Amino acid sequence: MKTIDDLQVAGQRVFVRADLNVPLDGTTITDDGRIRAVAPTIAKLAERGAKVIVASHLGRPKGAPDPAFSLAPAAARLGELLGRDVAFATDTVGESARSVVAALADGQIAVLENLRFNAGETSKDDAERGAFADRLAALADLYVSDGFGAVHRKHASVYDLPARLPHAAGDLIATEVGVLKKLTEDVKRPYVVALGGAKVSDKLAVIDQLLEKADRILVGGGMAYTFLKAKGHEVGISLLQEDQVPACLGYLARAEKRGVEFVLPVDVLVSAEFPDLKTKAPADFGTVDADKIPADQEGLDIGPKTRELFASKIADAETVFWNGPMGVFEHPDYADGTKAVAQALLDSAGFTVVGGGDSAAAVRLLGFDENAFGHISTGGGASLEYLEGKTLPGLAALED
Ligand SMILES: Nc1ncnc2c1ncn2[C@@H]1O[C@H](COP(=O)(O)OP(=O)(O)O)[C@@H](O)[C@H]1O
Ligand SMILES: O=C(OP(=O)(O)O)[C@H](O)COP(=O)(O)O
Repeated sequence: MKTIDDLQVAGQRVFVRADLNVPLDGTTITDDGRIRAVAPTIAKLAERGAKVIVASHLGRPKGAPDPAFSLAPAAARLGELLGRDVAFATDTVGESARSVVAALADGQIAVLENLRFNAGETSKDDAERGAFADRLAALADLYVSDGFGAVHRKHASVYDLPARLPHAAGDLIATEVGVLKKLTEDVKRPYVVALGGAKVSDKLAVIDQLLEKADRILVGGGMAYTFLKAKGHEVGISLLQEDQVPACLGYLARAEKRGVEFVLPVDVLVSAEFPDLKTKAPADFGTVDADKIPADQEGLDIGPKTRELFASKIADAETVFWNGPMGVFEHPDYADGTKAVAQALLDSAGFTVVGGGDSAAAVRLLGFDENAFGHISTGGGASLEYLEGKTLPGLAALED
């Protein structure tokens, strides 16, 4: 894989595919970790005289403009972090993008509007994705991939665009891959993987391969309920991936056969209502055993017994990889599970990796020192798929 040091960038229009998918409260960025992670690459390219065009997705808009998912706040924050003007195009490949890019002088920076405002970005149809990649390619001379959090996506800006332009990996990708590579090649055991979060359908599938690699798998957060359902328990209105129930049963059976410890919550915090994340008004919740979730309630965090159980399973680990908050940590009443797992990582003497936009944000927002962890990865799904041993489309596209 080439790095940006292999590119002659002075005077060139350099397209940087970043992952600026940051958590927002309205237009306020609640954690800017992903912007800080890619800022050095952007600064380096600008210092070397490139005309830097930064592009990213934010959230999951439906292939059309949606102001709630605008990248304008991220562009403004990037400008603050770099201490310089950053232009913003109000579209991705249209009139605004063309004129903003045309106006860039050497060393200047522009951010394009959300890539996913265009259906071609995420299309499963090669021709539709390719047509969008052609329009992106017309804006630039060179391509730098530094959106590690999205390299597992076969999307136009991640997979198709590097085939159309001379390309290289940015510094963030180089660092991320360097750390994760060590985890696949020389993992110290016991190796514990803790999973949670809300992207249940995406991430359940990684368990298949992790069963071949990890010694213990702990599952909390929104991921847990499909397993609890598979064990025959009522999960009420909790997050559930019904079509994955048979697969989960298979994972549990294979774990037993292989001697992999598979640890599910034994108690959960439940409520009839999803909490108000804006006002953070006190929630009306109860604690129940994991096999006694009332039919009209949903599980929103792991309970106290599970916090202790998970911590005990992490305590003697030599390697821990954690992706996905254990509960709806954005509300203080449902943050204790995530706090307990973060603390357990800090208390273990092993090498600890936290991966994922929300997991990394949770660690910082809950007051932990991010430097106390072995590595904080900007990608959750991306790092999990890398650890699975999968070929990631956005990394494969950078090979020559
Ligand atoms: N039991 C739960 N029910 C609903 N959402 C949950 C639950 N537990 C965690 N979450 C949510 O999961 C989200 C993060 O999930 P995800 O995007 O998969 O993590 P990451 O970005 O770290 O990969 C958080 O917004 C959190 O509120
Ligand atoms: O937030 C992200 O991934 P993550 O939640 O797995 O860390 C990336 O920005 C990818 O976003 P996507 O899962 O909507 O493709």
